[in-house]
Amino acid sequence: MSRLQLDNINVSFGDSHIVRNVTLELQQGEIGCLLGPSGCGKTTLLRSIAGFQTLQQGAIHIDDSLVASAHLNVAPELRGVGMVFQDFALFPHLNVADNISFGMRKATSRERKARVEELLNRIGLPGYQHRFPHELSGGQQQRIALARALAPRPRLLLLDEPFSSLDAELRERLAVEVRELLKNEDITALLVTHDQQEAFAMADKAGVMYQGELLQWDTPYQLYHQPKHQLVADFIGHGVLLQGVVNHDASLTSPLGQLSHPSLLTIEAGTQVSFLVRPDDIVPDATSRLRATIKARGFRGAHNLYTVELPGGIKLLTLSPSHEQFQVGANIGLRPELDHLVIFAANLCELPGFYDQAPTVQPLPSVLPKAQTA
Ligand SMILES: Nc1ncnc2c1ncn2[C@@H]1O[C@H](COP(=O)(O)OP(=O)(O)OP(=O)(O)O)[C@@H](O)[C@H]1O
Repeated sequence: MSRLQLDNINVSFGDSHIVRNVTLELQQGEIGCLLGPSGCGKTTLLRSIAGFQTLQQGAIHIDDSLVASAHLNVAPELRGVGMVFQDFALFPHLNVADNISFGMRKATSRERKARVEELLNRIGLPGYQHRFPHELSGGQQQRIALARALAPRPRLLLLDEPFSSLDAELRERLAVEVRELLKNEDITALLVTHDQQEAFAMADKAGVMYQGELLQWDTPYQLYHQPKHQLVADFIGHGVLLQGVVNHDASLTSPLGQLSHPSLLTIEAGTQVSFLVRPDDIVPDATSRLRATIKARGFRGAHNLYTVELPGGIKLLTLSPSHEQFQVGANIGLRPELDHLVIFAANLCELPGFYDQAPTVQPLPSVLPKAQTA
């Protein structure tokens, strides 16, 4: 239970620079999630926090103690860090109680018994003390593995894709349960996952790594709505980046029409930009002059996620309540409803996003459907 602080850390294997200048912070009791494509350095970062990987540069503090730098590498067992891995193998020959209390080396048998009982209650498996791992389901085994990591009350818990061997439904449920458990125990935790839904369900802070760099470290809400980098916008959610050109009059000419926002005056006219459009930024509207053809439909329970194509061949995604059905091939009206304008320079560089007020949208004559323009 404590604060985690990484300052500008760098990890290399020979000539390969795997983790580059990563800085992040977790306050006491916060849960952080690292997302990113395979091979971007997430596990290496976690291993360096645990003490299994030395740093070439930078510093790691847990609470106020320096545990790693280019000149220091405090042994893993002295860092007070618990870990849960994807292959969370429980000891098959030990029962649940002995598995959970395995790391409580200094505790008396009475303390172990009480802690095992407390944790089994917390993870919803009271009375399971004498079961053996082979008598448990995958989800139950994963809960026990988590209880085992929590039993010695680590200062910090690291979880590396802990749910990836479980099916999607169980994963989602466990993510919520585990968040509750970590919050009840007031544990600071850092989780690596491939699954954005899992990250959003669990995290107070989340970040996207790409080729060893942490592109953004923020709340899940900000990562989704206010990405600071095109790659984050691309990686998180079902965003589409549309191209536009900035005009003199604080507007942007785009495939959705003319987008106006006062802050566009700060960008030179003629600048080519990309701007982010999420599925919930585009609403089906029969009366709209912006027309599109439905190309695909994905059922998402309460919603359908439609892939739609604008007259110029540009594809977008739009969400619609699942009781409102459109057939593939249908021509529908779309109304842009952007809450803010997230824009990037066309060469991948960041530009300031304009989050303070929604842009207004004026459909262009060119987006009028043929039937109406004729
Ligand atoms: N001990 C090592 N020696 C040399 N290279 C390594 C070592 N460990 C990892 N790497 C390399 O570092 C890079 C990052 O690996 P890492 O496991 O940190 O990625 P990851 O983001 O966790 O990937 P995944 O999501 O697939 O688990 C990979 O290219 C990997 O091959």
